[in-house]
Amino acid sequence: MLSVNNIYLVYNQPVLNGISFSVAENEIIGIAGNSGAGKTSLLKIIAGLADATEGTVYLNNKRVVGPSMKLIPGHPDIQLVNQDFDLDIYQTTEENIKGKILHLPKTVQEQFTAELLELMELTHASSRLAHTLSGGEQQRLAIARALALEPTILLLDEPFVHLDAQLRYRLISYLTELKRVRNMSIIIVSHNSEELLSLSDKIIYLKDGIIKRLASPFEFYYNYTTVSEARMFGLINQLTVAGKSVHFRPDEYEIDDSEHPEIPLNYSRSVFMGSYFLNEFNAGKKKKIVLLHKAQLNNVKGITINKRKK
Ligand SMILES: Nc1ncnc2c1ncn2[C@@H]1O[C@H](COP(=O)(O)OP(=O)(O)OP(=O)(O)O)[C@@H](O)[C@H]1O
Repeated sequence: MLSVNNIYLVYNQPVLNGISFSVAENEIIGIAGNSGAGKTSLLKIIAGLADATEGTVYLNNKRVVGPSMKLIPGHPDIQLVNQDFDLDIYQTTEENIKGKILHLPKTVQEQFTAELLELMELTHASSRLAHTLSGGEQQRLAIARALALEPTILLLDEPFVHLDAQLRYRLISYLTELKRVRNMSIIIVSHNSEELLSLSDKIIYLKDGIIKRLASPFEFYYNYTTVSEARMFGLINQLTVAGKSVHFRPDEYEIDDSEHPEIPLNYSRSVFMGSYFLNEFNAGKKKKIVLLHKAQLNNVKGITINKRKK
C-alpha cells in the first residue's frame, strides 16, 4: 500500500543510501537507529515534506512528491506528528481539532471532537488557547489533530516523550485498535525500545544509511545479530562461559542452586523498577550482569543461561 523505493538522501554527507520497504494496510512499522541515522529525514520524505536526493514513495500506486514538485507540500492521506506540534496557537484546543474536520456534518464534528478530547485527556482544556497548554498537552493535541484527519498513514516521530506511563499505555492500546478498525497504517520513530517493541508489527533498524535489518520485535529482542543491535532494544548481559563469549537478556536465566553453579554470582544490589527488580551481580573479572525478577535476588549464588526460543 505504501512503498518506499530506493531512497537516497545527501546533505553535506550521505544520510540515506538506498532505503526500500513497504507498509501493508493495518501494519505498524517501527524505525530504530542511533541519533543522526536519518529517521526523521525519512519520515519527512515519506510525508512529502522533504525531497529525497533520489528514490520514490508511492501510496496506493500514486506517487507522493516532495516540496520541489508541489506548491503546498504534504499529502492529505499521510499525517506526520513530530516535535514541532504545528498547532494553531491562538485557537482553543477544541477549535484546533474542529478546524481539521470542517468538511464533516456539524453533529459528527461535535461527536468526533469530544471523542478525541476525551481520549487525549484534554476535555478539561477544551476552551483554553493552545499556547497556554503544557508540553504534554500540546503533544496530545497534535496527535488528536492528526487522528481527526483519519489518515491512511500516520507517521509518528517520538510521539510519547511528554506523556506519563498511564497515558502512553492508553494511547498505544488505542493506536493498535485504531489501525484495525480504521484500516490505518502507522510508522513510528522512537528511541524508547519498549514503545517500539510493544507497538510495532515489524521494526526497521537503520544504520549507516541502510536498513541493517527488518524483523519482528521478538526477533530483535531475543535473536539479535550484533551486540549494538541488541543494545538498541534493551539490556544485554555479556559473559565468557567455558571460554566462549555468550550474550543473554536479563530474563533469560534459571537460578542454579547447586553446589557448583554453571555461572557463580556475587550479589551486588537491586534496583526497584516498579513491577520488577533489576538485580545486579558480579560474575568474576569485573563482569557485571543484571537479572530481571519480580523480587530481590539477594540470596542467589548462581545461574544457568536459558535462552528464549520463539
Ligand atoms: N536540513 C538539513 N541540512 C543538513 N543536514 C541535515 C538537515 N536535516 C538533517 N540533517 C542531518 O542529517 C542527519 C540525519 O538527521 P535526522 O534528523 O534525520 O536523524 P535522526 O535519526 O532522526 O536523529 P535523532 O534520533 O537525533 O532525531 C544528521 O546528521 C543531521 O545533522
